[in-house]
Amino acid sequence: MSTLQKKRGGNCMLLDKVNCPSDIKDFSVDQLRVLAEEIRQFLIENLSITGGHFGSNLGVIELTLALHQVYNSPVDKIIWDVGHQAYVHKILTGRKHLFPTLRKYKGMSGFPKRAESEHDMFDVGHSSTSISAALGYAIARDLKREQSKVVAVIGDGAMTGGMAFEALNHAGHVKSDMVVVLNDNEMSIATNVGAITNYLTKLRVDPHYSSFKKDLAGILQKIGSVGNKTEKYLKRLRDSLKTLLVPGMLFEEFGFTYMGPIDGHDLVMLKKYLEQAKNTRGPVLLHVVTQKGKGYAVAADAPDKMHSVSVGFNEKRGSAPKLKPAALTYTKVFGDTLIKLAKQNEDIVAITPAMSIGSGLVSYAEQLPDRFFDVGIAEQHAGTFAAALACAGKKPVLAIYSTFLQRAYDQVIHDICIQNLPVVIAIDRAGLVGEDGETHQGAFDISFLRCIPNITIMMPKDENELQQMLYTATEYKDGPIALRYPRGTGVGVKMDGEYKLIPIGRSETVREGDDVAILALGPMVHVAEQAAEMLSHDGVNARVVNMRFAKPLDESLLVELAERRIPIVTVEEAAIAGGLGSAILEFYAQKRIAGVELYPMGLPDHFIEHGSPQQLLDSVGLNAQTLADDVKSMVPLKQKRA
Ligand SMILES: Cc1ncc(C[n+]2csc(CCOP(=O)(O)OP(=O)(O)O)c2C)c(N)n1
Ligand SMILES: CC(=O)[C@@H](O)[C@H](O)COP(=O)(O)O
Ligand SMILES: [Mg+2]
Repeated sequence: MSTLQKKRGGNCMLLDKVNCPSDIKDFSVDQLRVLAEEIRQFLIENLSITGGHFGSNLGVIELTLALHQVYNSPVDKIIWDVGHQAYVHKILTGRKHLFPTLRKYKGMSGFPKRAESEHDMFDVGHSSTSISAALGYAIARDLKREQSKVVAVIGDGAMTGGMAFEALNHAGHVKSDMVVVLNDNEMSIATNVGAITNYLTKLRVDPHYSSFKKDLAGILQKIGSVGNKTEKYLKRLRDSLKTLLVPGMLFEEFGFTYMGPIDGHDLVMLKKYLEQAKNTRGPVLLHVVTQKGKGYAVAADAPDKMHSVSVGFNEKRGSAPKLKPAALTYTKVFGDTLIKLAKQNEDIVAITPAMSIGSGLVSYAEQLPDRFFDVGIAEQHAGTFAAALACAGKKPVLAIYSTFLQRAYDQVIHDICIQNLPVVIAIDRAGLVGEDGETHQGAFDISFLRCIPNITIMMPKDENELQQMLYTATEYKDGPIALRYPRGTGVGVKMDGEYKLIPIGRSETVREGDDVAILALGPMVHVAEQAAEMLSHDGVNARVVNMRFAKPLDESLLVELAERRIPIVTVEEAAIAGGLGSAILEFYAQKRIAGVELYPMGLPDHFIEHGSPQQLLDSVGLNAQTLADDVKSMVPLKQKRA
């Protein structure tokens, strides 16, 4: 029995009766309010067991209920931006029984997935796609002469992304019927930043805007209804008055009808305005104000910390129990090292596209605010901004998750690499991130960066090597340098007290052996060492090499291995296509070095779902046992040759 049921003396809950959107169609507002509280309790209880995105979901309960009452999903299309706030939508669309499996291996995704439900209209995980997706649906509907409605729900954080404005620009031009619900909770993951945010704040809090709006509505109406020869002039006057005084004018100028701001927890208002928006011709932007973490004091007071919660967070404690971590996280080592380096080198500037917390830059921002830039969810801008800082003699460190760097690909090529600028790209969450699943795995960065001229790519085997590589990167002046490191904790090694330069393109042999060479990148070095130990019990002497660099390669090592005919296994937590293994194969092919036995191990050619990182690594065979088995299967080949 749930806590809420217990509170109600075991009475049946409304939520028990809700299995699809039609189940709430006839609910009164009072019933919806009760249901909202039941859903709140459901989320708190379930997420304390599974973890997941928390504050945003608590904030959209009323909005989601109203959307599903007003719209007729799946005929009408409800499209979520980022999708981390779609849990309530999942509850209402037949998936509440799947919550114990949320973000678990083979369980329910934390994001909308078309394969999961007919109510999920667009797969998502990255920000600022919803308006483009909604417009695509709207135009397709028009072309097919269908009658459905389309609504995008986008947060104020996601609204800082350039793609959202590209889509507004297009939607306002083509004027297809669609509604954009702007869910403004004044938060991205951290506090939202930028001029758009300031503008939304003005719309929310400036009393002039609201009172002018009321007075003006009548005047503009009258002007609009005047006929004949003065009409043209008065219309112009009306438009300039509107420009000065009408709230949401920015969106109006984009060709949208602006409505709001309204209280996004008031079900009466929500239903009224959603109905109105739904029945208005052309694109409408409905500005809804919500509170992230609504109804759960700890999350409402610290929305940044409770954006997502870990397994074991608890209603009474409010957060997960603090277990003493086995080791420092790579992110923490990055952030702490960057502070030390920036204090020694005043050219260093840190940039984050809206991920200050996740990238470990909170303390840096507090200590060096003038040399810290949160640019909003704007990876493309972040890339070009970094390039220009480097042009002007600064040492930009662009801290970015592997998956979000995908957004800035052209900027990396066109603005950073062609100009060979000494930008440090600090790629966090490289490799499998786990529970966020396929949209967030850091699988592709080596493949998509390695083909770009001028760039250097390295990955440390542990947290100590990370600090040395970051030092090396900030000292490096010959061009762009990417430093990739994984999510989570390091291996718990002792940290050196002083910085040492890592020679560019040079590997490190961590275990000698001549039967086979395991060339590993990043923390896979430790997996390789474990495999080598297993192999030693079978009489196989495996050499283990910490490659350190995916580009440039340690060519002298590769030539030596080829000359001595030592079979090679490469192992990396990155897409096998285009990764380190591919690079080494290309090297041998280009140098016309034949006869090298090489078996590459990495992430296979499919998108990798959600689950714990270890489950996922096991599922793709990136563990010591599989590595040892694969290596063993190569040794007889060597013996045959001899
Ligand atoms: C392209 C991209 N960059 C960064 C992120 C990481 N991210 C996920 S949610 C989020 C904040 C979104 O804020 P908002 O849209 O206001 O939603 P809220 O969490 O406030 O409900 C960020 C930065 C992302 N998902 N996609
Ligand atoms: C939805 C989203 O993109 C972020 O909230 C992401 O889940 C954060 O991931 P980390 O927990 O790895 O910082
Ligand atoms: Mg927000």
